[in-house]
Amino acid sequence: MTAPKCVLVGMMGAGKTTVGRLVAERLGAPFRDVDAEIEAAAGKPISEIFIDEGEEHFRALERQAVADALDGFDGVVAVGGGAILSDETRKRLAYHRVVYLSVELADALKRVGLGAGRPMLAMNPRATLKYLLDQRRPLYEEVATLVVRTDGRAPDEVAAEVTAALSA
Ligand SMILES: Nc1ncnc2c1ncn2[C@@H]1O[C@H](COP(=O)(O)OP(=O)(O)O)[C@@H](O)[C@H]1O
Ligand SMILES: O=C(O)C1=C[C@@H](OP(=O)(O)O)[C@@H](O)[C@H](O)C1
Ligand SMILES: [Mg+2]
Repeated sequence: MTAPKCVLVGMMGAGKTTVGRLVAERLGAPFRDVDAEIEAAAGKPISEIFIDEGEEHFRALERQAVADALDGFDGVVAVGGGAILSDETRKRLAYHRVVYLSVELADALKRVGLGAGRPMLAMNPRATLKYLLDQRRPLYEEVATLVVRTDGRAPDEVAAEVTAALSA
């Protein structure tokens, strides 16, 4: 059965989109970013989906988009930071190789700045990111088959570690 080489999970700013693309390049495999697919299907950015239809609607689109991305695809998949909030998605991920890119508050904040394009951080990015990190950390750990720390490390270095672990 065809399955993704790996699925990247972790907080906003962990580098899932950036590192996922690099891992795919290193493996010579295709890459899918679930957020990009949701935006392409909706014909608008995620921030507009939040404004027009709300977070709950976005989460429903995300559940379906993750299921679609995992089905019959043999490349690298990056999901959005909140995808693991869904019980259904966590159950689905239990059948896959899941890499948790961990990041602590300081580096995540440096990377996302004021949260442009990330509606979850539209107000008070520092407090929100801290709250979400505390809330989600156990869920990332629950679905992970591998944890790779990203604090103070360049994307290429993180991608090299992920690729080496996948090939081991
Ligand atoms: N390891 C890293 N070190 C420094 N900056 C990074 C790192 N990984 C990603 N970035 C930068 O942080 C921002 C968010 O990265 P992104 O890949 O979109 O994260 P995610 O998809 O996990 O939210 C981007 O500007 C990216 O270039
Ligand atoms: O953590 C979240 O709830 C979200 C993370 C975003 O993806 P990234 O983690 O790739 O930034 C995106 O799916 C949306 O803005 C919501
Ligand atoms: Mg991303």
